[in-house]
Amino acid sequence: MQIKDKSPEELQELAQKIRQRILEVVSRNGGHLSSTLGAVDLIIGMHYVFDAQKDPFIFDVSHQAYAHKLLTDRWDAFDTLRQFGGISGYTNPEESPYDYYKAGHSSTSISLAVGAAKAIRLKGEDRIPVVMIGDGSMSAGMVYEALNELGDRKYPVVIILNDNEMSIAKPIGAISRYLSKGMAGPFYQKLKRKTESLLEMLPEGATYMAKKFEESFRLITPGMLFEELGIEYIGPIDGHDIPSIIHTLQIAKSMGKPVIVHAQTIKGKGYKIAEGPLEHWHGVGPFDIETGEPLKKSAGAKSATQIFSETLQELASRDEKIVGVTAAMPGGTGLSPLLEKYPERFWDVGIAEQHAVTSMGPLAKEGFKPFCAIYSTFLQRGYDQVIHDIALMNVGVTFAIDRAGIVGEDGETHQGAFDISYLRPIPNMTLMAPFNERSFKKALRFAVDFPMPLAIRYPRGAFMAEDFDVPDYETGRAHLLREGEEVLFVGYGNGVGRALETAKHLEELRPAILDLRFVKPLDRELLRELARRYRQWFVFSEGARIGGVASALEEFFEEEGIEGVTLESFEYEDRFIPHGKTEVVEEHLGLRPNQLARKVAQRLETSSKDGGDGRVYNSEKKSVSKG
Ligand SMILES: Cc1ncc(C[n+]2csc(CCOP(=O)(O)OP(=O)(O)O)c2C)c(N)n1
Ligand SMILES: CC(=O)[C@@H](O)[C@H](O)COP(=O)(O)O
Ligand SMILES: [Mg+2]
Repeated sequence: MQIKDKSPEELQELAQKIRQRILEVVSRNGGHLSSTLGAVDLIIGMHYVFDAQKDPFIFDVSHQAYAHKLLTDRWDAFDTLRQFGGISGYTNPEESPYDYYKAGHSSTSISLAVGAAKAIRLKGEDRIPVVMIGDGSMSAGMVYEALNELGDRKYPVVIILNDNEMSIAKPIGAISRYLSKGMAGPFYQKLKRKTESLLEMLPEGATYMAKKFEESFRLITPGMLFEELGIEYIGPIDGHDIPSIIHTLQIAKSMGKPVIVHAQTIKGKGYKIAEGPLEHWHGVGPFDIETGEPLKKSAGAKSATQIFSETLQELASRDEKIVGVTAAMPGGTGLSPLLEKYPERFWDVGIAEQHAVTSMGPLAKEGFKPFCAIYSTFLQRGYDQVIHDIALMNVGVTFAIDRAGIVGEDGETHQGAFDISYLRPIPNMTLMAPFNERSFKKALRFAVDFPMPLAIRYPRGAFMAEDFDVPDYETGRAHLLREGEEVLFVGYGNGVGRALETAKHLEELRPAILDLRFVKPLDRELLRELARRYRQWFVFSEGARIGGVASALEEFFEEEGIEGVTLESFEYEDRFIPHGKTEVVEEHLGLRPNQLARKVAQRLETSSKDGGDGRVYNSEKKSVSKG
């Protein structure tokens, strides 16, 4: 959409229309609401001053970039936001050439801009990267790695710091406090303008004074941090005053050096119900625009997160050695009530997964029992810290890995696909996974006194399996849920529920069902016995096939010299998993129970024809007959 020729009034109207479009679609599809509404005016300013056809537009996390999508040929397609096969909730160059880079994890934008600036310089092109990064995303160390180089190399980059004084929840830490210094408010602005106009009237000789005065102002604005790093700072400006945004971005662009434009915005701007520091409106499901009420009442089984939250609260009330940390996801991980109740034992460290992981190590060393609550996908950001600061020291930190498996509409940057594969190779790590409410509670109780690094993974939303009791956990011990004939279903975590559901579609075939419980260490004794009794194994686990549960079992067969057991894995193939409702994505991957039942039947038919055990399984009739 060409907007450079629009008047300020027309740009105001456009902002209104964009907000209405966002509200219309997000109220129907769900998505990120308050971040996107708050960024509309700044994004209009970006498109007015820069050229998205040549300048790299880089959004940090990019959850706030809906207005950018609406301004770049996706107005109609926006109806398909976050739906399977529709447009993503994040930037994606495969979706549009106006999206410079994929994102979804925070704090990568300035590094991307530095890289782009290097390429532009090497190619001698007239292009300038423009970044939007939120105040919450400024808490991650990666930002300072990038600023450190940028301030030194002085590449022309314009960074818009979209400061709405919110992360998902209230931002924590010195950086956010620094950015929202009191003097950066309207009072300071007025005083600064008055002083500048006064100084302009002074005689030539007074310029030295003016300079000093101007510098002293910088001491009381958030600009100093950046200025000291060699990055020009402009602001704070009103991030909803489009003419002022345009004027400031034009100045920043003309400076030909790295510049941070600090814009103060209101999260949720334009939709009164969502305006302000309201965590709920960061990411929402479908809702009634008039009332703001969710359209889908969250009925049904408790989510795994709720089980985690309630159980840890109960455990923490009885054991003051239990401590915990979240990296800016207090609500999503269920730690919010613990942060409130035990502020001296539970911490939100901001978007700082590396720091969250490492800082728990000394607590374990000092005799505490730390729980690091973190999404599978975000733990990737603290991977070396798991190895270097937790496993190598062999200290008893428990990683409560939420969102393990397919997460749905957040798509390829957020799927919890890799934690089994990336944690299993690490020495001293123990990996376990519950599959329903009671097993999860028992797993957490087991974790409290487990003295070494431990990873417990669990899915987004409710477990697939119903709730029933299981034996207490013992390290490395699996549990055979039911005996069967010929075929063994090996379930791990939520995969146990999937195995149980799949078995229901195979009436006459009564597979044995194993709850593996630990993928490291394996229950070698029981697995040896099962390999003697069951020659066809099917693996149900919600993670990548490579390095996952089937890989672990194949390694086990190899080490034990076990032959003649066929193993089929229903884990994820070697590709990124797209966005969409979880059930729809699973259907696309052929992982719904009815689909898996067909695959089992086909496999058995094939193997019986190949001189298997003489029985023929008819997948249509779902019957077994003697060959
Ligand atoms: C590495 C990483 N950790 C956590 C998240 C989850 N997350 C997504 S947006 C967000 C808050 C971002 O706050 P801010 O940058 O201020 O953007 P705003 O939504 O306020 O515009 C968080 C914590 C993430 N995307 N990436
Ligand atoms: C943008 C981002 O990374 C978070 O808002 C994420 O979308 C939260 O995911 P959940 O909705 O699973 O908590
Ligand atoms: Mg923010």
